[in-house]
Amino acid sequence: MNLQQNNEDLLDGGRRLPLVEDFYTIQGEGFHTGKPAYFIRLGGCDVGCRWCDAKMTWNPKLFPPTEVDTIVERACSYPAQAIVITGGEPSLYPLDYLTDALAKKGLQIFLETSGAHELSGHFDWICLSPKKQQPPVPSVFPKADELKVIIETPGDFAWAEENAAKVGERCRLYLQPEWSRYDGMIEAIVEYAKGNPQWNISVQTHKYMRIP
Ligand SMILES: C[S@@+](CC[C@H](N)C(=O)[O-])C[C@H]1O[C@@H](n2cnc3c(N)ncnc32)[C@H](O)[C@@H]1O
Ligand SMILES: Nc1nc2[nH]cc(C(=O)O)c2c(=O)[nH]1
Ligand code: SF4
Ligand SMILES: [Mg+2]
Repeated sequence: MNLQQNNEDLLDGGRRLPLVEDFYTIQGEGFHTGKPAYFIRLGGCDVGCRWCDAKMTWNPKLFPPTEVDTIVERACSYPAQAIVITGGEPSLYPLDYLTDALAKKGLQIFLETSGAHELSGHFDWICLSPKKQQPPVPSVFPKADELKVIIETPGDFAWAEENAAKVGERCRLYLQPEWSRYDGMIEAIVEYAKGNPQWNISVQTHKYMRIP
């Protein structure tokens, strides 16, 4: 049984989800940088980025299914107007129940995804961060509001362009330095954006602010 099938049986069609953590913070990356947002981080990822800063999320068995109604109720006890669903890889799960419940509360719903699996659910903003070892499924590209490509080596600029050619015309384009390679890569990233101004730069500002 694959990971996705296993999830659908265990999780009652998305009424329960494997929750790693939920917390109120400031969106640190990409288009919505600086916006207060409540984060819902789901466990489980089968993409396996070497430099992933959320490796503790990878094994979904460590995160028992949590009632989505409880998660939504907790989110509503904060003044947040925006919710970021992240992980782990949220596209592993049926997200309609969660996003319907959040939308009923009038909250804006943002998604962080590698696009490795077909998406379910309804989102006000989708940030697609494609990964070479498991590229996005084709159906995700036209849904992306924001393409955020992690730059670890000079070869990643070509990967960024490959993905930019697949997203819609209005999709915002971001280059984001891999955190541990920041010093080595930031100069090249700045020069690349200056020469190719369709690209903007995203840095992980929450790590400078020392907030989650
Ligand atoms: C932890 S991932 C979870 C969502 C989804 N699995 C994904 O990769 O988009 C959230 C965001 O952090 C980025 N990210 C993870 N580790 C990073 C690192 N070391 N440096 C820069 N960005 C990183 C990912 O590319 C993604 O955009
Ligand atoms: N503050 C903050 N902003 C973020 N933007 C995307 C994040 C993620 O892990 O998905 C993240 C995160 O972990 N913290
Ligand atoms: S896809 Fe996202 S959560 Fe999964 S390993 Fe890569 S950065 Fe980490
Ligand atoms: Mg993060």
